Amino acid sequence: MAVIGAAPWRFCSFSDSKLGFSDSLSSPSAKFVRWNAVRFDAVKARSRHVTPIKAVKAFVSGQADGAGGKNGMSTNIVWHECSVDKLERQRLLQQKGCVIWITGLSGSGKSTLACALSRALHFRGNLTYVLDGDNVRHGLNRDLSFRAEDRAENIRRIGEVAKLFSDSGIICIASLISPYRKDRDACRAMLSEGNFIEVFMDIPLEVCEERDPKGLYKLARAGKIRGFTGIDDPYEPPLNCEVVLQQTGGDYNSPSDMAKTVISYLEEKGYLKA
Ligand SMILES: Nc1ncnc2c1ncn2[C@@H]1O[C@H](COP(=O)(O)OS(=O)(=O)O)[C@@H](OP(=O)(O)O)[C@H]1O
Ligand SMILES: Nc1ncnc2c1ncn2[C@@H]1O[C@H](COP(=O)(O)OP(=O)(O)O)[C@@H](O)[C@H]1O
Repeated sequence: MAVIGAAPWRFCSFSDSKLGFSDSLSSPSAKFVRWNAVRFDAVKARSRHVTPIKAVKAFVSGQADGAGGKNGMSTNIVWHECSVDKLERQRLLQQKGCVIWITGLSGSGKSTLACALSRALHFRGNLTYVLDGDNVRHGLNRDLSFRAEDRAENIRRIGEVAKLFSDSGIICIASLISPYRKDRDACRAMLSEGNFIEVFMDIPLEVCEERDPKGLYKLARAGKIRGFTGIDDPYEPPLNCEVVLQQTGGDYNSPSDMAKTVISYLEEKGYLKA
């Protein structure tokens, strides 16, 4: 215990567990060490103009100061808090940063909706940024294939980038097939409650295949593309998402009407004001 007074945060080893503590720190004395570390972070935070409650949150999420900080394969990393925070950025932009995650089959209209939404929000004076699966695979994710593990990594990386955009106060629109529920749910879990808005393009496979703007379904049916979503690879529809968009015929389902539906949701939930 004597060492606690010296510099307790140095003795906290982080693990990948939800709370960020290793099993060896679960005894009563270890809990004391942990709590003191939180207090020390709060004291140190005050001197850096970071609110103590943020320091506690940072500690609990494994982002606190301290040698031994570990995140995946990155060791000895130290979270640096900046005095300009999300709330201030949101006030500047007069909106709330969030992630609108558009999921659905190839050809379901994800990219079209993403752009229509971005255009309509831009017109209203809201700052947005679109992360399109196809586009991100041209750069950041060019090393990833369409195997399940690579799709998961594609979605994880885009989720992390979207989280940064959201933290910047921007309304980030991510449009990806993201066929696996657990991968989408993992992105949802990265963000705070309510900041992940999942939009499901509930368009039947036959309609998507009929559209086939890139001729990919034809190639997949001919066996020239293997593991194509909806043909010989799975798509798991959301069970409980925020918005479902369907094609029931008529003008009502135009991309701009779909964008209006999403904007109504954002308005109702207060995202379009600071
Ligand atoms: N095997 C296979 N399955 C599905 N889609 C394929 C495949 N191979 C290439 N493409 C093209 O890649 C686009 C989907 O990329 P995503 O990053 O959105 O996919 S995923 O979320 O990782 O599943 C997708 O774009 P969209 O049509 O806009 O959905 C296709 O153009
Ligand atoms: N709401 C809609 N109604 C009718 N056609 C649409 C709609 N949205 C998109 N499309 C058309 O469907 C095709 C696929 O759209 P796209 O946005 O590229 O889908 P995805 O990004 O899901 O692959 C395109 O030819 C597009 O013009």
